[in-house]
Amino acid sequence: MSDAFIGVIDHADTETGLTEAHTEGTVSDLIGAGLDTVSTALHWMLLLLVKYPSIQTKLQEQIDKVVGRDRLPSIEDKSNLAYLDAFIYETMRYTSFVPVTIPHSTTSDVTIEGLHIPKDTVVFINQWSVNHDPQKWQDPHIFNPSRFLDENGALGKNLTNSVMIFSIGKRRCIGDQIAKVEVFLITAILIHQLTFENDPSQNLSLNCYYGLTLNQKGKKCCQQGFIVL
Ligand code: HEM
Repeated sequence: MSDAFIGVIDHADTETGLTEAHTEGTVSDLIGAGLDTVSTALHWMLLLLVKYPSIQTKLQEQIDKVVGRDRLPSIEDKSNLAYLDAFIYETMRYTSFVPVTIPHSTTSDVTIEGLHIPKDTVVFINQWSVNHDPQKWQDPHIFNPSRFLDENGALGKNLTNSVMIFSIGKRRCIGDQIAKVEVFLITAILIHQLTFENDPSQNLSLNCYYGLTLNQKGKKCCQQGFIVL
């Protein structure tokens, strides 16, 4: 990504082109916003694979059927791996690992559905609450990837669009498409190549601590005898 930006600077022929200072800021914004979020997503995926071994087995069987053992999964496999997509959406919904969005401030008085919010009020969205609303989600506190699949095993777009993890509105995450590709590919390759188990020396818990993202403290799991987390 840095190389692409440097290429744009090198070939900029007007004074309004990208400057070095812009580039530095943009790249650090993208890395800052895209690193902790994606790695936290992957941590939760692995933890839930360990917690639900039957789901892990089902995912491995489906990936083997679609991809086989002679190559690695690629993004072209996505349309044939609805259950993996469902697992990823359910992990985002169930964990809501970015529980509230970045705070913003109102620039004028505003009324939304009868609720008056004065100018200069700090507002942010409680994504966790949206993702656990019992009026929208059946048994919201149960981890169930199949909730996203219809009777033919296809992904229900209406429900996947209801998962809120990238915020909403003008300032919603600009990296959501890259993030979805990254998470899909890395998760698919890990599941294709490895089986994850709990480290027998510790109890498996989903407890976490709060920051911008919800993280697990010092979790370890085993893959064929190697500690990987
Ligand atoms: C699963 C991964 C990710 C999640 C859950 C996530 C979530 C979010 C959330 C909740 C916001 C705050 C939106 C708001 O202010 O209301 C945000 C902002 C942002 N995200 Fe992401 N993000 C992810 C990955 C990425 C990636 C990979 C990139 C870049 C390549 C990125 C770039 C940004 C940027 C630049 C902003 C600030 C947008 C603005 O202020 O207008 N994010 N993200």
